[in-house]
Amino acid sequence: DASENKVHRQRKAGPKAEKKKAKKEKDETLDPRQRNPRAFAFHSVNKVAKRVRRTMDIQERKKHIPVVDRAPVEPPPILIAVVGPPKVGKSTVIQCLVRNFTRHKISRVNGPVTIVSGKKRRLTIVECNNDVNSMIDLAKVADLVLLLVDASFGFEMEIFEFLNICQVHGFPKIMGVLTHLDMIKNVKALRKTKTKLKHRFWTEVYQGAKLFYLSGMVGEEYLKTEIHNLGRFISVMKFRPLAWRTTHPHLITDRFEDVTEPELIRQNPCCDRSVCLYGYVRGTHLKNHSQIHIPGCGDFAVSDASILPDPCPLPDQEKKRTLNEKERLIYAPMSGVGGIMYDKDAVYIDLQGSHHLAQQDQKSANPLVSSIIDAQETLDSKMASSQMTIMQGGQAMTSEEWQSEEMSNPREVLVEENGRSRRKAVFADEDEHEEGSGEEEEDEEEEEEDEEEGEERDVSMFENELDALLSESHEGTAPANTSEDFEFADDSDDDDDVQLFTGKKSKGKMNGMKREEADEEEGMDVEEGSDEEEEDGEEEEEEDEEEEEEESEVDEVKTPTQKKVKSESRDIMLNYNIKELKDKNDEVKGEEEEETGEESILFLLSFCLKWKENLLEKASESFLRRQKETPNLRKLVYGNVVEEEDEEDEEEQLGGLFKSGGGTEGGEKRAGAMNGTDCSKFVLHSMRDWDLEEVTECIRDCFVTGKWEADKDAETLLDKDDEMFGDFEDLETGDTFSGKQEEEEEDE
Ligand SMILES: Nc1nc2c(ncn2[C@@H]2O[C@H](COP(=O)(O)OP(=O)(O)OP(=O)(O)O)[C@@H](O)[C@H]2O)c(=O)[nH]1
Repeated sequence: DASENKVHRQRKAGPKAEKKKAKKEKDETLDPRQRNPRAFAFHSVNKVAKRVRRTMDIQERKKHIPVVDRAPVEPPPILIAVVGPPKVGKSTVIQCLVRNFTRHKISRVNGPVTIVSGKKRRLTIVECNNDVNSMIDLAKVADLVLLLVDASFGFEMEIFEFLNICQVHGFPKIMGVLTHLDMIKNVKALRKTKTKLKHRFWTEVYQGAKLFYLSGMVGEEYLKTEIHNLGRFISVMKFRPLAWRTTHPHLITDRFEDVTEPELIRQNPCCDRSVCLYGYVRGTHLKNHSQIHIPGCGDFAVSDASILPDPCPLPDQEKKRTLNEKERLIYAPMSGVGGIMYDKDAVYIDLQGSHHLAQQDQKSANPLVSSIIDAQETLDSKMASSQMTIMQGGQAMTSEEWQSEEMSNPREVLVEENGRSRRKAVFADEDEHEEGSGEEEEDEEEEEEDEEEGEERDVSMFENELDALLSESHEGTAPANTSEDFEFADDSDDDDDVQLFTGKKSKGKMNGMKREEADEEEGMDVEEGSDEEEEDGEEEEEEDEEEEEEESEVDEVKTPTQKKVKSESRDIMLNYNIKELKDKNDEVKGEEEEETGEESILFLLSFCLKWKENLLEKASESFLRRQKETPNLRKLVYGNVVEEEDEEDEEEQLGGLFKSGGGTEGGEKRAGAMNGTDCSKFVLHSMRDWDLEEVTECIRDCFVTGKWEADKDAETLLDKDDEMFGDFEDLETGDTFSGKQEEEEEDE
C-alpha cells in the first residue's frame, strides 16, 4: 500500500547534511549563468560571431585620440546652421523642428532660435542668408549644417559656394536634406533623382554622408514623422568639434542692444556706439577686457563682460526619460518669442511689432547703417563682374568664364522660373547625360511593359551607343581615332555611361561598404542616446539592402553584352564608344532601332580592327600637333622672342611630308608667336674638329692661361693680392715678413 510507504526525511545532521548545506551556500554566490551554463549556451555560432564582431567594432571606434574637454558642466547649445538656396524651405524646416521639440510655433524666423531638445542638449538653429558673408560667418562656427536642396530643381550654386567655404574653414558635420520631393510626380523619376543627388552629395561631402528626404507637405509643414526622425537624429548626434574652434573663445550673438545715449547719437549720428551683445560663450573661456573681432565690423576691446542667468536652462537632473512640457523651453529673442525677456538690468516686453516703425526711423537716420541695408550687390556678385588678364596680351576673363573652363567644377546656369532667377549647378558629365535624358524617358515608357526597370535603362543606353556607331558607318565617315578620343573616357568620373563598362561593380560595392560603415558609426552614436534609435538603424539597413539590390540589377544587365566583347582591344573600343555616344547621341537616335545586339557587336569588332589602320600616319600627325602645342619656354622666361623668319619655308618643307592640322587664321598667328622652337633644347648642327689649331685656340681664353684684359688677368690680380695681403707677422717669433721680400728671395 502506497500510503504505508515511509515518507522521505531530509537529514538535518551528519556528513550528508553538511555536504548539502555547503553546496547550497556555494550556489547562492554564483550567478545564474555560472550555476546553469547550459541554459545560457548559444544556439547559433554565426549569430554569436556577428555579435562579438559588432561589439568589438564599437569598442575599437571609441578608441579615439583623447581630446581636451573644455566644455563646462552645462555646455553651450549646439549650433545648427540651415543653409540652402532661396525658397528651398529653410524657414519651414526651422519652424517644423521648433514645433517638433517645443510644441511652439514661431511665425517668422529671425535670428538664432535656441531650444531644449533633450535632458542634456540644447540646440541653437540659425538660418543662413544667401550671401557669401553670412555663409563664411556660419561656416566658422556651426557644429552641424543642414544643407537643403530643392530636389525638383537640383543642386544650385549656393550649395557649392558653401561647401567651398567649408573647405577653407574646416568641415563641420554636414547633413543633406532634400525638399520639394512632392513636386516630382513620376515615381521612377523620383527614385532616379534621389539616387543622382545622393551620389553627387557623397562626392562633394564624403561617401556615406547622411541625406534626409522630406517627401511632402501637409499644409505649410513637412510630414510629422519625417521631421521627428530628423529631430531625433540631430538630438543624439555626436560631434567632434574642430580643434581651432575649441581653443578660441567665441560668442554667437542671440541678441544685441545699442545702449549709446540717445543724446550723443542726436548730436553726432556717427559717434562711437556702446553695444551689448548677448550670447553663450563657446570654445574656451572669454577673458574680460580682451580684444575681440566682430566679423564685418572690425576689432574692438571688450569694456565689460558679465555672467547672466541662463535664458534657456537645461532641465533639472531627474531620473526620467522624457522632458515634460514645462522643460521644453525656447529662446528666440529676435523672433519675438515668449513676450517677456529678462536681462541683466531690465525686463523687456515684446510689443509684437508696434515698435517696428520706430526702428525704421532709426535706420533712415543713420546713413552708415542704411547704406549697408540698401546695398544691392553682395561681395560675390562684385567679384563675379570683375575681370582679370591671365596671359600677357590675352583676353580679360571674368571669374565665371574661368570657372566654366574647369571641367570638375560645377558650371552655373541661370534659370528663369516663375519670375525667379535661380543659379543651377551643372557638371560637365551631367550636362551630356541630361541632354539624352528626355529621349531616354520616352524610350523607357515604350519599353515599360516588357522589361524590368533597371535593365531597361542600361540596355537602352548601350543600344543608343551602337545606333550612333552604326549610323556613322552608313554615312561613311570613319572618325579619326586620336589619343584625345580615348582619353575622354578617363576624364568622365561617375557617369552612368562609363560605369556600365569600366568596373562599376567593384566601385559600387566599395561605396556600399563605406556607407555601411558610416551608417554603423551613426548607429553607434544613436544607440547610446536612446533605444528608439535602433529603429532608425534598422531603417538604414533596409535602405542599404535597397541599394545593394539596385547595384545587383546593374550587374545583371552588364553580363550578356560584356561576355561577347572579349578582345584585347576591348577597353579602347569601349572608351571610344563612350566618346561617340556623348557626341552623336542626339543626331542618330532611333534611326537604326531594328539592329539586333549580335550584329552590332560584330560590327564593333570589325570597327576596332579598323582603328589599327594607318597607325604611322596618325602617330606622326599627333606628334606634330603636340609639338605645336608645347609652350615656348624662351618666351616665358625672356618675354620677347625674335620671330623665326624662315617659318614659311619650314611649313612648306613640312607640307612635303605631312599635312599640318587646320585652325583659324588668328589662332595660327597667335600660336606662331607663342610657340617658337624650344630654345632650351641643345641642337647639335655639326661636330667641331678639335685637331685644328684655330679651334683649340678659340677655347684657350676660357681658362686662366689665356690673355685677358688687364683688370681680369690672373697674374695682375695675384700681384695686387700680394700688395694688399702680402705682409704678415709671426706672433710666436715676432718676425715680420713682407710679400715683396719673399718674391725677391725666390727670384734670387
Ligand atoms: N511643395 C513643396 N513646397 C515647399 C517645400 N518646402 C518648402 N516649400 C514651400 O516653399 C516656400 C518657401 O519656403 P521657405 O521656408 O520660406 O523657404 P526659405 O528657404 O526660408 O526662403 P528664403 O528665406 O526666402 O530664402 C514656402 O511656400 C513653402 O511652403 C516642399 O518640400 N514641397
